Amino acid sequence: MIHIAVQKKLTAVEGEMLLDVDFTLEEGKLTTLYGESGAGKTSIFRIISGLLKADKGLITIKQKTWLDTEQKIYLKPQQRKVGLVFQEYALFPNMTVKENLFFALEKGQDKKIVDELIAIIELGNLQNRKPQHLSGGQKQRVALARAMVRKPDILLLDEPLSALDPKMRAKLQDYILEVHRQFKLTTLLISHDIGEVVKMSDCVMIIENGMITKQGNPIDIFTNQRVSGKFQFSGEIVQIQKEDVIYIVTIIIDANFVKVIAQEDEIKDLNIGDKVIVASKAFNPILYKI
Ligand SMILES: Nc1ncnc2c1ncn2[C@@H]1O[C@H](COP(=O)(O)OP(=O)(O)OP(=O)(O)O)[C@@H](O)[C@H]1O
Repeated sequence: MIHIAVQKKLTAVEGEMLLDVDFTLEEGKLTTLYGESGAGKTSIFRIISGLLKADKGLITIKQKTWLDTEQKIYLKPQQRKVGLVFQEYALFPNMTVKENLFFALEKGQDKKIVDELIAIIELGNLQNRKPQHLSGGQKQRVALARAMVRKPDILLLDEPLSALDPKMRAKLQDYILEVHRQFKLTTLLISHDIGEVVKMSDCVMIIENGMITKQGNPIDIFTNQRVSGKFQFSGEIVQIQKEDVIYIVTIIIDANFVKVIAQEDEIKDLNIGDKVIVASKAFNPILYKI
């Protein structure tokens, strides 16, 4: 069991904000932190990895105490078995893929993990290339492999896929899930994409202004109570167009665009970039094999 209970005063745009979270993570599960920009998600990651000091708190990971401000226990970042992947790739540019992975090994650690990871994450053909000769998705696969080299007690993924196109993103999601399952990892993911959250997570925690306001199964959390559609998808509004007296709202769902007709009162709270659920309860959807 992983228990994280931390408090930290942060300076948000509107003034001081207290980050105050207390949650447990079940080992072997993938949990997502979902919330608006500035809600405190990255700060939680930085506190867990020891890059930011909490004002007060307790972090216990697999019976080990990483932080206990009352007992004055504070493990240094390098003493914490944490794997971190950020949106930006942060690979060493002068090293090949394999050298980047070797560099992440602990002193005296068995090197065979590097070959295992190269096989699982299918980096065999790329292992002798330097990062400048890799695509964004390939770099992110290397970053994922590198985060895994020390077999972390917790894997922290901070929007690792948000710079990638939808197709590449879907592929990388599969790699992450594969690694997460094969290594029986406890993974904490930050994502702004409801589709990604639903596909990837066992549990989602909604964070608002430094506090966790909801947590549970992603489908339950994101299913709007007012909707009881026979089918529903989550997407993001990319366009709202007025046509005579109605509006055409264009929503992107994964890589597909869906146009929905809406009345003026329905769109008054909707803006481009909003995450929405597209649902229907009027008819039974038909499946075509493709
Ligand atoms: N070391 C710090 N000291 C004080 N305030 C900080 C510190 N680091 C970040 N903040 C502030 O805390 C707030 C939360 O930042 P954080 O990066 O955790 O948000 P986030 O939810 O990850 O946002 P995003 O989705 O944009 O990455 C921001 O307003 C930020 O300016």
